[in-house]
Amino acid sequence: MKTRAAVAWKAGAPLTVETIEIGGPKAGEVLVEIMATGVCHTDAYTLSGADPEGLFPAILGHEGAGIVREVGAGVTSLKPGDHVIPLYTPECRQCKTCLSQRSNLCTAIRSTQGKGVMPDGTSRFACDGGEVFHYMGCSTFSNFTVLPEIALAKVREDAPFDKICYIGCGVTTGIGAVTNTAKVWPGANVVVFGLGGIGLNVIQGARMVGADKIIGVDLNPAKVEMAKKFGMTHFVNPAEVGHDKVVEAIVDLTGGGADFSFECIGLPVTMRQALECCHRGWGESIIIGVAASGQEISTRPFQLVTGRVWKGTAFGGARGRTDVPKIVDWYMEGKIEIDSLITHTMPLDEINTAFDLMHEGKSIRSVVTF
Ligand SMILES: NC(=O)c1ccc[n+]([C@@H]2O[C@H](COP(=O)([O-])OP(=O)(O)OC[C@H]3O[C@@H](n4cnc5c(N)ncnc54)[C@H](O)[C@@H]3O)[C@@H](O)[C@H]2O)c1
Ligand SMILES: [Zn+2]
Ligand SMILES: [Zn+2]
Repeated sequence: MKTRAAVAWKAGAPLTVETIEIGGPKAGEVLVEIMATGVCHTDAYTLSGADPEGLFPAILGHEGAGIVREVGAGVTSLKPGDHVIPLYTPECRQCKTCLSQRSNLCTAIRSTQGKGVMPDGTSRFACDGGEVFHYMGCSTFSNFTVLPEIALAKVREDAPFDKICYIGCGVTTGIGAVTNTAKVWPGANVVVFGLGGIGLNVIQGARMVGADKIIGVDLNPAKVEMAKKFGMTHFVNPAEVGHDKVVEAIVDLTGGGADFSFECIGLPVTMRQALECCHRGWGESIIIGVAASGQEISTRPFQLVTGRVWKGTAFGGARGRTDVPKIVDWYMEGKIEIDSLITHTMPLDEINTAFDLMHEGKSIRSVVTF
């Protein structure tokens, strides 16, 4: 069948909306009609050409929500009409990692996903007779897409697609880092470096679990108002206190150091500050930000010897099929907020505007609706 999709033909060029050819779902696969998709930094990173694993031409997008339209042979957990969120981190419940219950980094389809193809080694997309790659196993910038059954979370049907698509990456990454990776306890002091879309979700996750002080760190004072609305109690601007005094300022504010810190920027220098502002003996720092390819982090080993812990998290440590439906429930029950984070909504034809707004720092999240 044919569908409309925004195609990334080459690095650095705008996407173009094309009518493409999409193959039906093979065994274990599901055809999904995407109703809405967010545009995330990772899409922009790959499109820029800086991602060493980026493949072209490809259909980008990994933050979607939609409806199952057809299932392939052997699919048992989903049926046409089910509402779903695609998962770039699948959950097979059978691989060593899934069975360990210690990590969400399911390995079932990792190698083919990284090569831009389905688990059988082929793509379902073609345009002008040539093969087009899948992206992060999702390709939500297409009105119809094909995913493995294990890469779809079934969610409740009363949840609005143009809001819950954000749970497919940003919301879960931020909130999951708090609830799954750090397991922040009530009364903890939390520091959040970077008050963008990810940092704001860390903040509301920290508020949800009952954190005491929630300290935000950002160079842009325009971020303060929104961060306070989401639960930030204190703000540190490195440009005001001095970049070499950030750690000291936080140690003072927390009476000795943070119980938890979250780096949501992607810079080695702030990753180091985030570790070193943690409380001696137990403070844990969680890296969420993705640093540019080839960069390295450093600190004095004494920081770890004296009990600080350095960790990282992908997709908020969430096991997608199990945890994503719960986060949709939290949204529908009013425990977390999404609506005000979606600052722009546009049709597929205007998808390049979403990238412009992101680069200009004018959006928190843009959502494309089909
Ligand atoms: N680990 C994961 O699973 C995962 C998933 C999604 C995104 N990410 C990463 O999370 C990071 C944040 O994403 P986002 O969408 O929130 O980005 P964003 O650009 O919206 O926010 C970044 C914020 O950091 C601030 N900032 C920049 N440099 C700073 C500095 N030196 N000191 C203090 N503040 C500074 C900016 O003003 C901005 O408010 C990115 O690196 C992204 O790639 C990780
Ligand atoms: Zn993302
Ligand atoms: Zn698995």
